[in-house]
Formats: sequence, C-alpha cells, structure tokens
Amino acid sequence: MVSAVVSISYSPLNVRNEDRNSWSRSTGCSFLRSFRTFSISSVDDEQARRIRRVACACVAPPQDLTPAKSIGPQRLENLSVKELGDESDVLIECRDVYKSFGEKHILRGVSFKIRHGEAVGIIGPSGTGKSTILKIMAGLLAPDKGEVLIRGRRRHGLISDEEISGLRIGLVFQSAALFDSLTVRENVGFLLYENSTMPEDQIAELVTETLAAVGLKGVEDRLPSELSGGMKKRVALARSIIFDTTKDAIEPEVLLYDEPTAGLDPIASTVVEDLIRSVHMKGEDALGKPGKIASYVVVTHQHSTIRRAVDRLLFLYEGRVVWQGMTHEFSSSTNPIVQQFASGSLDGPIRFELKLFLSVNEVGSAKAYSL
Ligand SMILES: Nc1ncnc2c1ncn2[C@@H]1O[C@H](COP(=O)(O)OP(=O)(O)OP(=O)(O)O)[C@@H](O)[C@H]1O
Repeated sequence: MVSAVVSISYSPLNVRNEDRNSWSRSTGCSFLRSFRTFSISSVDDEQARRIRRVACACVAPPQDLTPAKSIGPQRLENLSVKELGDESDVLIECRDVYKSFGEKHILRGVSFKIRHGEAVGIIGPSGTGKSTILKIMAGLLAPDKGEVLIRGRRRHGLISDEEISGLRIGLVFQSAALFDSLTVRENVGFLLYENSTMPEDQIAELVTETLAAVGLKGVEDRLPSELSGGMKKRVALARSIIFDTTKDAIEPEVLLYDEPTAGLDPIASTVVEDLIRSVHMKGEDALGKPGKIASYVVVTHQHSTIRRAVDRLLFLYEGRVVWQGMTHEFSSSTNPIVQQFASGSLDGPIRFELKLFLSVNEVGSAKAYSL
C-alpha cells in the first residue's frame, strides 16, 4: 500500500526537503538515498517506517530475527559451560560478511563479535570498509553474503521499526547529521516526537536532561548552524542516547560511532572521547548517573580516540579483520600491517597509491606513477 506521506511530512517537526537531501548525502544512508529518488507519495508504508527509523538518530531495533543455526538446541547441548557463556554475552556478531559496490569488493569475509560491556574500536586504512561494516551492523546496509546476528539471532534484510525485543542499535554519523532546519531540541527529541506517545512537554524535559548528560545546557532553541563542530557531535550523541522512558522494558543499547572526533581539535576530541566513555554502562554521565549504553563500537583514525575511548581493537584491511587485540597491545604488535599503520610509515605491506602527474616536458608524456 502506498502511503501519502512519510513521517517527515506528517511529523510535528517540519524538516525541509533540502535538509533531507543533505542528510542523505552526509550519511550515505541507502534508505535516504532511495528515498530521494521517490516522490513523497510513492513511498510505501514499509519504506516510510524505515526512513523514519533511520532519520530518528538511527536507533533501530533488529527485525526479522530467526534463530541462528549455530546456536540452535542441538549445538547448545554440545557446548561446554564456558562456550555457552561466551555465546550468551555476544550482542552483535558479523559472520563472514561480504559487501561490494559495483566492481569494488570492499568487505571480503569480515567476522567478529561484540560482547556485552565492550568498548571496541575499528581501525584500518582509508576506504577499507570501516563505515560500511558499521552501516551493516546498524541494519542500514544489507551484506551481499554472510550473516549479522543480533543476540544470536540472524537478521534478515534491513531495519524497520517492528518491535522485536532484543537490542537497540544506534549509529552516530561522522557528520553529526543534524537537520539544519530543526532546533537542537527538535533534533534530539526527533525519535520521540515521531514515534512515541509522550506529551511534548515531557519530551522537552527529557531532551534537556539528555543534553545535560552530554554536558550541554541552554542550547535547546539554537539551530545547528549556531553550534561548533564539537557541540554538534555532542547533540548527535544526545540524540542517540535518548529513549522513550514510558516504555516498560528498556533494551540494552549498542552505539556505533563513525569517526566521532574527525575534524575536532585535540581538546574537543578529548571531550567527545570522555563523553563516549561516560554514556557507557561502565561510565558516569555529566549528571553523575551511570551510562546506559551496553557496548559501543568506534570507527576512528585518531590515536587519541584509540587510546582514550576503546579497550579492544579490530584492524580491517583489504576486506578482512587482519588483527584484533587489546588497545595496549596495538603499539607493541609484531604484525607488520599493524606496525606500519601505528607508525604511519610509508614502508610496509599496506599498499597505497600516490599518483604523481608529471608534466609533458619532464617525461615526454603525462604518466601516472605509483609510489
Ligand atoms: N553506497 C556506496 N556506493 C558506492 N561505493 C561506496 C558506497 N559506500 C562506500 N563505498 C565505497 O566503499 C569503500 C569503503 O568505504 P568506507 O566509507 O566504508 O571506508 P572507510 O574505511 O570507512 O574509509 P575512511 O576511513 O576513509 O572513512 C570506498 O571506496 C567507498 O567509496
């Protein structure tokens, strides 16, 4: 059935078209990309639900969950207590995930597990598929092959807002991805204004409290254009951790951060890194309350973020996890790929291409050289 409008149109919040388009561009979100190509009236209910979910700070419950073969009853019987314990605390598992874009084979058999309570970093050279794997974990992109298991249950396809208990997964985009035409209050409360039955004044109160938890006060009525880069990232973080307090059961939440400190100065980076720690269940937010995030994953290039915000690292290279270990093991690793990446050396197994275009005068004809 074709729905006349998506949430954005009947929403109490009035998001401009150009805002939606720039949101889609900055997040690279496939739903929004496909959404751009639809006229509003050609978006069906299912797409409308997905778009609403993605737009709402990308907090998405998993859908279409069926038990994975590997932890079916037969296997459970054969598992030792230790193995069983090992499986039971796994929140997200990527199993042999492949993803290509046209001829570009980006992920070529990525496997890893994210356990309850973990703070994991994903690092690796540019273009190696770090953001892609985050989007696959969040349910915004579907793998071509392989499986994503959420608490041991296989997720089919992409997210929707079907209520299936399990795990809330939030994605904090690198660009902050705020709607420019909405105030900070509307951006942070977007999910609740759109999807909850909470009265507006209660949402406003919760927004203020959540902003305070990320160290922001009195900015509710500002527009994103009136904020610094670091403040925008904090608003995006607030948008990701806010949830409907009227719901009975609050599911644990995993937050996925895509380069949360990119473009920030060292001090602003430290603020964001500490904030990431503070909203984790092992941390304490700016109001002194324990954080609510069960586990998180951070894609980053920043050494400070690796050191300060995560405990365990996955190193992605040429479409696979080539190394994993604790953060303190990173700099002493003997893996040549890790050593080269850690030192920033040009010599080593990591291939890169720097093309120098020399003038016709210098070489007779213009040539590209790979260094
Ligand atoms: N939707 C898409 N369509 C086509 N190509 C894509 C798409 N998304 C990502 N890519 C390509 O896939 C590759 C991996 O992109 P991705 O953003 O996942 O890498 P990354 O490791 O996060 O890079 P960086 O560290 O530079 O941010 C890049 O070559 C990118 O251009």
